[in-house]
Amino acid sequence: MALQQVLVVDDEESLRWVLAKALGRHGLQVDLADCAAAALDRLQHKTYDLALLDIKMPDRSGLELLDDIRQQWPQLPVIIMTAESSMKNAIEAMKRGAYDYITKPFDLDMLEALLLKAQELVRTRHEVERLQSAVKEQQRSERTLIGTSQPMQEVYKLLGRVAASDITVLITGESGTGKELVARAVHQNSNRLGQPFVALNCAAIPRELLESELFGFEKGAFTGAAERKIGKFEQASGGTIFLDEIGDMPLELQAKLLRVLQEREISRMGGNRAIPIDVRIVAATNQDLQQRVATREFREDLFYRLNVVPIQLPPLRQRPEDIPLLVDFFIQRANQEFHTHIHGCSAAALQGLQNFTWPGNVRELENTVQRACLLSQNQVLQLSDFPVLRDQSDPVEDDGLETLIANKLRSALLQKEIEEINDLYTMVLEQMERPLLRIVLEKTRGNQLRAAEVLGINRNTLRKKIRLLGLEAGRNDGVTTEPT
Ligand SMILES: Nc1ncnc2c1ncn2[C@@H]1O[C@H](COP(=O)(O)OP(=O)(O)OP(=O)(O)O)[C@@H](O)[C@H]1O
Repeated sequence: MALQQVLVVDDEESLRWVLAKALGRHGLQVDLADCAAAALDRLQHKTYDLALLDIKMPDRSGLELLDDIRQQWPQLPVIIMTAESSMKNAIEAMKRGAYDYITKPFDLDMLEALLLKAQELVRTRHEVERLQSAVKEQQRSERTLIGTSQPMQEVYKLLGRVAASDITVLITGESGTGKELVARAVHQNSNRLGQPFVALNCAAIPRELLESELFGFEKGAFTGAAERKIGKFEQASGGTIFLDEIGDMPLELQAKLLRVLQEREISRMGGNRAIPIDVRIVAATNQDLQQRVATREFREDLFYRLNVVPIQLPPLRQRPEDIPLLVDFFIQRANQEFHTHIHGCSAAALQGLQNFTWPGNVRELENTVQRACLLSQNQVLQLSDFPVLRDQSDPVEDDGLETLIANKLRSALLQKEIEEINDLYTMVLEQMERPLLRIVLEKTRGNQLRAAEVLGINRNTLRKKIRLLGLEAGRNDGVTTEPT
């Protein structure tokens, strides 16, 4: 980014005119102020790359104004213009943090040389900022996506196809499935890498603050707006903005976001200027947005604008084959972060982890493994190091039957909305009873006497149940009943 916006502050009209002309010839945009108060007003409403200040002004001295600028806009380079006779002022200005000074009357060559220097400074500063954010981004990006299962490979393929373009992406998936990681991967594989990646969780910020977080505000936009604030969209300039939990965005703001997507410009709250933005939008949600559209909680037009390319992240329970890799990765990371010395995970523990349904998905697995690494007395993690698995299998002797049933039940129920479920207790018992009787009858080759013994129920009760559940012989379910 180059030097573009310059503020000239001088009470002498002829000098302002000369400077405006000279700077304008260098392609710079120049705003003029004739006193310190007017200068402060301009500074509050616009971002400048350079300010030229006269020292003698009617309301306050340029040195006082310089102090204010250093405090409020410490990044803004200031060049002081002072009469040749007053070197003392020039020294004082440099002490107070002016970038340079120029003595009046000055010729335009001198001014030009100074501008070139300032140009260089602004370029270097922008470069430093860009590199700093690239380094931070790189550090965060070490959080790579792990997983080689088929569903994850589909995700990678899609990611590869869309990353390079500026297409808007909507990432969906349950909480903890890695939506933010995927959003970062979209950014890192785009030509916006090295530019900012700015994330905002729409559900974590109170509704009344969300608008100002996104769009920023001008000083005085509302009570308490003591300073101008730059919003996330402007912070993400040139890069990517990640809007997490987009389904929680209030309807009024959805309308504003739609306008941003259409017009590619924003305006700060309390401001009347449209600011063009060059930002890629990646959104994510763990809600069913189409359902929210149906109930009019989410705008349909915004949904279609965001959903240009949907990426659906599979829950962890649908890709248990990724669990060994993830566990290994989280163990290595824990060893690095906490200086633990865990060598791996026992086969039984790994099996337990793969059987579990992980309602909190990869995040829950990550926390579970991390905790096990920190607390375990073993070098190889055992089933007992994972209380979440133990809790499920404790009541039944170690055959894991209850774990198995609980896991199946959990995954079946997690896929349903709670409103869809009625009479759960009876339903679950009935659904378990039929396969249970069928299996026992199969194993006893249809011998009801033996089956009743195995089940620990009365033979007549079993017979009644067989009838009620339609398990009689001839129903083509492999069950035969002995003649009575
Ligand atoms: N495939 C993966 N490989 C490695 N780590 C992962 C993977 N998926 C998720 N994680 C880790 O799990 C945690 C949660 O991931 P992330 O925040 O991206 O999930 P999310 O879907 O955005 O969650 P939420 O909806 O709750 O915001 C992070 O610490 C992340 O590093």
